[in-house]
Amino acid sequence: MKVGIVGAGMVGSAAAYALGLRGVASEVVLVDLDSALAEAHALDIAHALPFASGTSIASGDYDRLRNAGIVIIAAGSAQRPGETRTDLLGRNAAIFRDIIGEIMRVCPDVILLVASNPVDIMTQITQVISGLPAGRVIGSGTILDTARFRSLLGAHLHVSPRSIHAYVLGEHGDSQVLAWSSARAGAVPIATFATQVGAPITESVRAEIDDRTRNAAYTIIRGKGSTYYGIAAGLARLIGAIRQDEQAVFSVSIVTENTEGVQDVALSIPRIVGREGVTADLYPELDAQERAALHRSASVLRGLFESVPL
Ligand SMILES: NC(=O)C1=CN([C@@H]2O[C@H](COP(=O)(O)OP(=O)(O)OC[C@H]3O[C@@H](n4cnc5c(N)ncnc54)[C@H](O)[C@@H]3O)[C@@H](O)[C@H]2O)C=CC1
Ligand SMILES: CC(=O)C(=O)O
Repeated sequence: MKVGIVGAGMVGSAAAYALGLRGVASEVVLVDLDSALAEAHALDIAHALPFASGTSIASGDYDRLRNAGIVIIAAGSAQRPGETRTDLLGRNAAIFRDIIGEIMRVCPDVILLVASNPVDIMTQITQVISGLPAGRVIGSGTILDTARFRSLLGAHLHVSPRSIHAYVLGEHGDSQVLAWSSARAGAVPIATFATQVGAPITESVRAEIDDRTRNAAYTIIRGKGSTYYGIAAGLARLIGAIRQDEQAVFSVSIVTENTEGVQDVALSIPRIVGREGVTADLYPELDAQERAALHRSASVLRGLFESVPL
């Protein structure tokens, strides 16, 4: 499958590299306003591919995206230290109309994977402008936050994060909701598992894991300017699931009819992903506090979406 990437900065180029290492695309095409940057990344990554897979990589204009099955959108501004994701909304919304128009011109049946922040609002904007069904416009949403949550739980419990089934819901941003009450390690509720392995989840452990999940991006941006390896690996994993029609579960963001009483808002809950994009939504069991927090998160996102002139 041919995969296009619009925006060949840190996220776009790292995603191309991850796709090449995993070998989940037959061809990757990078498109960027800065064509010299896209060309340089394509050349550099091309030199890694003989060590990894049969994927080929190129750069070019939008016409080079023709027949792509999936296009990642990672174009636009990233947070500077001290900025929130929602501070990017005005800047990134302004460039999306042109980008989406160009993509739809050459690949009208594509699946779009949106990574640019604030990713939930950018996903909803993309769905409206493209006119594609909601299940084919997928925001990376909280896949990264879910990975961070699992990684921290795994470290505390001394168990592989891959054996942890725990999700972050709602906004990929400050109002996200860590779904503690439905978290499991293996088939065992997380609190029971923690007691069994002698690593109880006390209030302070829980507060620390929440804080380090919610604020991970700020910590990384303070240290090195931007985050990209985590989301790149997540995007490559999602594309693998689409390509193989895995029907695998990811906490991705699509426009959702009703979330805790809030209508038509893009946010993350666990969803089934395969060849046609998102085909089903799953609703984890939540306690009253988590449901209220998800309602708040959905309301924040709905309010932000309504502030964008479309
Ligand atoms: N969803 C997630 O979990 C994550 C999302 N991000 C977001 O991804 C986005 C990209 O971040 P970085 O790659 O670090 O930024 P970057 O600044 O390195 O790259 C952005 C690229 O977009 C290009 N661009 C800007 N306007 C364009 C247009 N109209 N058409 C084509 N290309 C255009 C720029 O030339 C630049 O190369 C940001 O919005 C960032 O916040 C970053 C990390 C994780
Ligand atoms: C930048 C960003 O959205 C993240 O690393 O979560």
